[in-house]
Amino acid sequence: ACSSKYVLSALHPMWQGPLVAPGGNRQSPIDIRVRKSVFDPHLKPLTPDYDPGTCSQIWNNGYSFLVEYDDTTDKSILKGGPLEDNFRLCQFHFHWGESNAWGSEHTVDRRLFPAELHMVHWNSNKYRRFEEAVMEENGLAVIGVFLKIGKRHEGLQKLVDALPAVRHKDSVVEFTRFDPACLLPANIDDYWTYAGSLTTPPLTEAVTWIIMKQHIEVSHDQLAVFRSLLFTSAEEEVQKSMVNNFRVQQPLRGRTVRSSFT
Ligand SMILES: CC#CCNS(=O)(=O)c1cc(S(N)(=O)=O)ccc1C(=O)O
Ligand SMILES: [Zn+2]
Repeated sequence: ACSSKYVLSALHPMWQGPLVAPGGNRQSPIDIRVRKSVFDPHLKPLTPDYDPGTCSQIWNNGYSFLVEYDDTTDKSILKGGPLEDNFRLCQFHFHWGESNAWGSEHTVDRRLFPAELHMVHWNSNKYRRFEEAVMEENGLAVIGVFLKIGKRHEGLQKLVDALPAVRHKDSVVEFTRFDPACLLPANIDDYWTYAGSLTTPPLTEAVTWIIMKQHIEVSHDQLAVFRSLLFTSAEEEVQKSMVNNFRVQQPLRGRTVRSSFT
């Protein structure tokens, strides 16, 4: 798994503040200005190929909950799109607000969504393990999918039902046979892509971001369960609801956002 070894203490909600990597000129998240994005006809369709058998656990790391995948083989991989290499799925997680009015990290022409899914992959052609890739320029590829409030997401419910077991920071529960492909929108051919960074410490500028144009829908009640999670561990006297775990938007610094569609 990719991040289970990190107790990123800097992940306290304070990191939403002015934390910018020193000299960072490709930081994430950003606002995607649709009319400023450049259609790139050479962008290929994205070809994710995930094996639900590699799903291993859910972990509350004190800032989100991570669904972690065994990334010791190339069983769950992402290829195509803007990617030249093979990228291995290591985890997915979400960012959300305390209200449905905000919660996403990226925005589209300043439009906020109630939540955003991130599927984190690392370059297994160039690096031997996640820890190496996370420090390298083309080390990671993260798929971003916006969530909107609407009909209940049947595939998500299995995950929602497991969340009470990881209510507190540092809690882990076994979680198997979850197919992350069920969280992708019907159309994955239309996306924006740009060079960015992790949105949590260490904020390394290692990420090729692939943001889906089409959102997925989840019910109000499903998202309410995300908000029942806690930033704090069981021992702490004051419990803090896990909400608003998104980073503030970062300057584009002259970067181009490419689109796979016109
Ligand atoms: C060293 C190191 C590291 C980062 N790990 S991560 O890439 O899984 C990750 C990525 C992101 S994001 N929002 O940049 O995709 C958020 C959170 C995490 C995490 O560990 O919890
Ligand atoms: Zn994220």
